[in-house]
Amino acid sequence: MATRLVPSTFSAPLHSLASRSSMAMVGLVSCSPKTLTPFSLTKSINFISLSTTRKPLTKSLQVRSVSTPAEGVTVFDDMVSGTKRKYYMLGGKGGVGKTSCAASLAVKFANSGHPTLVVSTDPAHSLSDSFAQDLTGGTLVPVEGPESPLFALEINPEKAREEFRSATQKNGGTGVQDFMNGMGLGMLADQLGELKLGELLETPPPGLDEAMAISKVIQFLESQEYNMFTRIVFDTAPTGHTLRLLSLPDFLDASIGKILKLRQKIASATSAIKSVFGQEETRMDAADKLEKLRERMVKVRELFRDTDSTEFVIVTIPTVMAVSESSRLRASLKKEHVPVKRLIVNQILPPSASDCKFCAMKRKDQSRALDMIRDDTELSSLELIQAPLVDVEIRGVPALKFLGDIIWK
Ligand SMILES: Nc1ncnc2c1ncn2[C@@H]1O[C@H](COP(=O)(O)OP(=O)(O)OP(=O)(O)O)[C@@H](O)[C@H]1O
Repeated sequence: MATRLVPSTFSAPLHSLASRSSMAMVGLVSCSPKTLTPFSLTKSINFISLSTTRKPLTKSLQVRSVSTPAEGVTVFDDMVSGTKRKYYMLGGKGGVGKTSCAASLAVKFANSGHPTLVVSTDPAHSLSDSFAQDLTGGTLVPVEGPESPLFALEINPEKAREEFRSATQKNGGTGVQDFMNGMGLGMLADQLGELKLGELLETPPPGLDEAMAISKVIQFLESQEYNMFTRIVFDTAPTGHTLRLLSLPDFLDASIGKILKLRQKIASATSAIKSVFGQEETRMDAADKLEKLRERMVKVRELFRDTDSTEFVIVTIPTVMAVSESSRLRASLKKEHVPVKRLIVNQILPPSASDCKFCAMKRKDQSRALDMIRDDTELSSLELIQAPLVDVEIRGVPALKFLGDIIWK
């Protein structure tokens, strides 16, 4: 059952040895013409260190990062240093491994001493599946296992949508129009009508759910109760949602902003009427709510753009389609001034001395996609993080720790 965060819940229990030992079965895919064999954990780690210290076996593993961290500073050193709060947004095409990468990063931060919160704003949550723990309920739930506190939060986008509806219903729906017609303010009603608010309310702008979810997280993280969290990892919704989320404040400025401009006129007119008839005026509350909503959306965009505290990490897989989409994502993020430094290429086939036909084909495809990254104007400047395809589903803290130790080095 979901547990609400209180300071006393912060001593998350460590794993039992039994659950740690289950890591031994997690391994990289080993391809031989006959079988796909799970490696032992020791063998997997050997592979990882080999792949960084020896000449890679295949071209697919030769992709170099064009921009590398300063001498002696690893990718993770850079991410883990400092106690000032940092936000990491992981995003990319659906199904590429955003959740697995986000969850493994959160585990790694927590194991490195950072009280960490991992948040899913993807309407199709899979954090619970990834941690193999029930994290539903919209509250902070302690994740069992890591050495420092790790909490997870799956935000219900439906609730955010409802909040938007209730904030706008009174202000922009037919209620306002009737109200203003009744008050002889037909002209203002017409202006509101032009804004097509009915449509806006029926189909809230794409990206709104996620923006609301993120803004809620920002809101409660500002409170003293939660200020011990020094790393916040967001598992965001697939690419399209994220891009729409970033353009949302402009959209809201254009539509809701106009309503708010009318607010003053309506306020003065209605207060005059109120003074005559003594009517209770509640509609301005809705305008206040709208203004707050807009402020929150702007805050979300500011957070995404803050180079000091935020980094957007693009996750992709080595396929032409995923790389093309990642390139477009990077271009859009650049346009929105969202800082991106790293690109994770997930599910790379590990080297093998003897590929089966299927794997040989796959490897060729992956190699082509990796070449594409190297030649892509948007992606080639990013620091490249390669994550191998492993042969079991990554579920639970021990498996996430294993994956995190491979990816975040
Ligand atoms: N490196 C990997 N090796 C093997 N399997 C992986 C790897 N990374 C992710 N997977 C698996 O791929 C599937 C999708 O991963 P995940 O849920 O992390 O992707 P996602 O991008 O968050 O998906 P969605 O867009 O649907 O939220 C899961 O079954 C996960 O275990």
